[in-house]
Amino acid sequence: MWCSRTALGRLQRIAPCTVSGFHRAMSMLPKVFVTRRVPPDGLDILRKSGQVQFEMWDSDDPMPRMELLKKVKGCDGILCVLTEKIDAQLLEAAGPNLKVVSTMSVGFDHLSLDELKKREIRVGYTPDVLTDCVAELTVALLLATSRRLIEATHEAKTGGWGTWRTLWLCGHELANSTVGILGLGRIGVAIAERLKPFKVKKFIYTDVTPRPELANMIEAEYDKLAEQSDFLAVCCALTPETHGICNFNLFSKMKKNAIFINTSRGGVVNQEDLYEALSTGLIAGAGLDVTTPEPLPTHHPLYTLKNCVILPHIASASYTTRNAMSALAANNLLAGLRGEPMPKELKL
Ligand SMILES: O=C(O)C(=O)CO
Repeated sequence: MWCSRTALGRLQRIAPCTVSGFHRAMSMLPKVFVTRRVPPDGLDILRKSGQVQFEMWDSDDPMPRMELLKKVKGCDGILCVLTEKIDAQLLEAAGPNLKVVSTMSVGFDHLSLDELKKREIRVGYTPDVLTDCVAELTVALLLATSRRLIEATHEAKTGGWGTWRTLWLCGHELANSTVGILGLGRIGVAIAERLKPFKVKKFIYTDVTPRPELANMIEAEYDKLAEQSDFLAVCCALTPETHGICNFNLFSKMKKNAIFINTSRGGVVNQEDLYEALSTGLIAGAGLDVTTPEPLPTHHPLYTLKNCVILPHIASASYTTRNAMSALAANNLLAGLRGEPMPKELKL
């Protein structure tokens, strides 16, 4: 009943169109462009709404920027993912009809908020629905890094596994440790809740200001992270203020046994400084789900370090969560276009 493919083969044009009289009515509907193939739950919501006509870049890979700039022209709404830069150039290309940008992500560092605000374009994003999934992956990455799981499986597979040795592949345990959270929000709390049963002794955190309500949930103290943390998990958003804050200054104050974990954004870390800290033993290990750039080129020096575990930005990658994110992004978009409060709107 819908979906005609263009010559490019990657664009789906989607609008109900069985009855010819509908055609004209459909062309009156708000136009939406979806910048990437998104999970089915979100697509179903858009389709079934009957509220919009939409076209989608039907691929797992990003569309060429020039193509994107052409496609957004005249749109009322855009549903995007975190790799699309929504900046002045794109907003100019879209033109004055654009009312809503809905991103299928909790992070919004790819959006030029000033430019959106200036044009009174409303913004939806997808917090909460990914909290459990991201916290779960953060714990997995922390354990993989601290207990050296990637190194260990490599040794087992490649003949490095000799006799049982007393200090071979020893790592650092969570029991009796102090866990520091840099940027205490929903995700930081969810990570701490999951780590508590591992007998963590103390949770500490820093943020722009103390956040007693959240901190009370996990009995965390507002304290200096670098000096005290045995494990330091970065959970803050990437903003001009947090850009590069995990740098030599921080690493040089950390304990030699400390494990650094980042599942927020690569931009908060100065990667040259991290390399230095890891390769000279300033800290014991790092687990990164996010890097700059993404993908991190395969020749990057961080890959050469045994004490650095790098994942390809998969913290929210479960079927349930990605579908929930696409559904929330679709609902934000539709509510915004109706002029109603969005389920999750970013205050600009
Ligand atoms: O939603 C986000 O911002 C992500 O990074 C997805 O994991």
